[in-house]
Amino acid sequence: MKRKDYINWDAYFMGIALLSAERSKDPSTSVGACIVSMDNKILSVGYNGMPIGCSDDEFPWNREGNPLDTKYFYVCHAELNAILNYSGTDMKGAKIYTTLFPCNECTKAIIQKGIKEIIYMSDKYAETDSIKASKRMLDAAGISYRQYVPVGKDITLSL
Ligand SMILES: O=c1ccn([C@H]2C[C@H](O)[C@@H](COP(=O)(O)O)O2)c(=O)[nH]1
Ligand SMILES: [Zn+2]
Repeated sequence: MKRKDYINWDAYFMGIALLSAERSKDPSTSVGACIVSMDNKILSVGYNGMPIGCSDDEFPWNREGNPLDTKYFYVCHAELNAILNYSGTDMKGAKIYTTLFPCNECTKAIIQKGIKEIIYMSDKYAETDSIKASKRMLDAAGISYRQYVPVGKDITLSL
């Protein structure tokens, strides 16, 4: 008889997004994303990090101060990295699992690539203009978004 406590697709892909976030060097918000085809095949993953050639030991991780000395001008967002990491040609109709609701810039890229559904975990910046703009664009473009519903299963990885 088959195992009964296997995880569902949402838990599987959000789990991969969460594991990807563990690669992030951001000390305050690590983000992971996983892009999945219509038939539940993983197309790409990403996390927030400095662009290639921009050392994450040398570029700043600060949130405040002179804007040029904060991370915001430099860090490449998880969702954008997942899109850029994809080596295939077509992600039309795909879903993206992300640990943080995508900002307006990631949302533009998500829309332009033909992704049709966003499954997010945290929406901690819901009150910001960036996220309000994201939702406005997503609603206009007919892209659905829903918050991930935890299945209540703790998985410990001994790595
Ligand atoms: O769509 C998004 C929005 C943000 N991020 C990343 C960018 C930063 O590294 C953090 C946010 O840092 P805070 O200290 O919470 O402002 O999240 C992302 O990957 N995707
Ligand atoms: Zn973003």
